[in-house]
Amino acid sequence: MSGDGRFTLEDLEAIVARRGAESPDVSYTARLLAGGVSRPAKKLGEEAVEAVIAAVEDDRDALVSESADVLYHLLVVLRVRNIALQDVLNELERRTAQSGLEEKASRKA
Ligand SMILES: N=c1c2ncn([C@@H]3O[C@H](COP(=O)(O)OP(=O)(O)OP(=O)(O)O)[C@@H](O)[C@H]3O)c2ncn1[C@@H]1O[C@H](COP(=O)(O)O)[C@@H](O)[C@H]1O
Repeated sequence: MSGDGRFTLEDLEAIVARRGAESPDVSYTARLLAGGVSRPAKKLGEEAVEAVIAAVEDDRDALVSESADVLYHLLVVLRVRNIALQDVLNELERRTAQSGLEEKASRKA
């Protein structure tokens, strides 16, 4: 938990690491991690599509639920590829130095 008691993505990252070390018989996370990147990556794609559909259909409950699925499966994929959530946050922080439109323009140059 964060200092103010709220559940964070860092908490979920720690759960994924902990449960991933369990037997695939008792943990969905361990089952996902056991087979390499293909299965969790496929699930991530499926959940992302379901989130997109929920957004387009303006289904709030579904969008909250599918977003949770996306974030969980993304953390599993990052775990398989040995990438810490902090690495992603560092990249997001680096991007705060310029606007998205500026970055887009710099890529075209
Ligand atoms: N946040 C999640 C989480 N979100 C989604 N899921 C699972 O992701 C799957 C979503 O896939 P679908 O909706 O397509 O359901 P499905 O058809 O059963 O999935 P598949 O059989 O195709 O994989 C479901 O089985 C969900 O239970 C999650 N499984 C685990 N967690 C977290 O991980 C913790 C540890 O879980 P275990 O590893 O199972 O102990 C849990 O306490 C949670 O905190």
